[in-house]
Amino acid sequence: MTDRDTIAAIATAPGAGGVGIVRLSGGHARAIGEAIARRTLRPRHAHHARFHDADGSTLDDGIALYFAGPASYTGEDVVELQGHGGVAVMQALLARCCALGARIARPGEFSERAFLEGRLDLAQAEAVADLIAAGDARAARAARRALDGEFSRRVDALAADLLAIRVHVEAAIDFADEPLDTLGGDALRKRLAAAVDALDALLVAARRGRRLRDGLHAVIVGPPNAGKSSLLNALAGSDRAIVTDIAGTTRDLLHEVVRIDGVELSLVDTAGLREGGDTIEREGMRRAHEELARADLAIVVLDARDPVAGCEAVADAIAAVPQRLWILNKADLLASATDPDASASSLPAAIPRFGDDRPPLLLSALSGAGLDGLHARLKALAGDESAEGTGAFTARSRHVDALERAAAELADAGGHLAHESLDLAAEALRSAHDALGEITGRVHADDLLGHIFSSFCIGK
Ligand SMILES: Nc1nc2c(ncn2[C@@H]2O[C@H](COP(=O)(O)OP(=O)(O)OP(=O)(O)O)[C@@H](O)[C@H]2O)c(=O)[nH]1
Ligand SMILES: [K+]
Ligand SMILES: [Mg+2]
Repeated sequence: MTDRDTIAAIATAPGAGGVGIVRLSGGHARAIGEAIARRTLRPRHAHHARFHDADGSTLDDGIALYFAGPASYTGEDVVELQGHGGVAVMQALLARCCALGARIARPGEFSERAFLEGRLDLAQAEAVADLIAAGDARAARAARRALDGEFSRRVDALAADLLAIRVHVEAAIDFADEPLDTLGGDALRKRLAAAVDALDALLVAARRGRRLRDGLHAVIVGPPNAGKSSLLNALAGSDRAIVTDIAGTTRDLLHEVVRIDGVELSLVDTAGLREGGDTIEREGMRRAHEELARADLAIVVLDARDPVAGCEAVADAIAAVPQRLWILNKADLLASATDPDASASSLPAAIPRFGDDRPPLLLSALSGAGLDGLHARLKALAGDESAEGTGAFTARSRHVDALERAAAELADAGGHLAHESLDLAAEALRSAHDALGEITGRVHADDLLGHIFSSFCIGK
């Protein structure tokens, strides 16, 4: 154990609750807990006790728990004082801990210590925060898997492969006079190819994990007045966005998180795309383009009475988005009595679709007709990649970035190896290896740690 100071925090959510917990970690945790409970605390025993103030008066009564390090969440001595979950009671208990020598913990400091003491790796510590923040049951299950080390194990396995490859390359450098083929060059290239495949698969899984953590990010786009804001309101079930018959009503981005049958989805309404517009509207369109660059899905809203014209306005903007969902809105205004719930596949196929886009959905944001079909489509899009039993885990942009860097370095290493430039190959392999180490924190910069843990909640 190190000589770090002892930290304390209210570990339960702020506000009134049946039970509230003050948690302590560090070398003095036990002494502080025993001074407050006025009794000896045995490890892993629930002690019913009065919690005392300095003058001997009772602050509260409840359960005191002591976990001796290193077998604790942080790896240090940990004490939990479980009292009544009132704001004043908890604050008084925390103040007493501080008077006895503890310091108030920074957000995430308990998890940071767990990482520094080797109880969790960095990806697992992040999974703790993701589990707490999970907005739906699937995200929570995926965070749980990351916390159990599912992601870290795959990263570590890949890092071990890279290490073996590096050792082979470094050894070959020592025999630089010999051609690589006499030094097991063929086996080396095969090994590298296998590592590239494993990394690609991990990258796909991590991108899926990021979607699980952050929810599917869908951006509503289309020409002005197509009914984008009306659709956002229909999906949100409230009048979030201003709707008028004036083209160019929406200028700023409008973010809304919606939940469809327990599946979370982040939606953004955007300014209608068209040529021209005033300064404000053009800024709105610029923001729409920027948002599309981060989108998993573009929900393209067109006026069912004239879809082709609207399509031209948006085609370029949506081409690079991974997935598109086409909507023909204002079905209620179509001359023929088309049944909105029927598939729109019978409509003129003038809509330029990309790749394997499904046929457009015909609906009315105003009347709500056809919305059920949209719900089902959205739920499938948000949910299919995270099907149960696939071992899906949560991941963050930080992880995806590191894996992308590792993949680029491995590709370079392959090129250098093909040219028998062993020094350059060794350098690229080392960079790839380091990038993987950043994910689990085996390689890290201190400011990275501060950045990661400061986004946690206090008491975790
Ligand atoms: N009849 C009918 N009118 C609709 C429907 N959806 C939207 N509208 C109307 O179309 C007009 C434009 O709707 P908005 O939701 O503001 O359209 P928008 O695409 O957000 O427009 P901008 O923000 O200006 O780009 C409003 O008058 C809406 O009431 C629909 O399904 N049927
Ligand atoms: K409008
Ligand atoms: Mg709008």
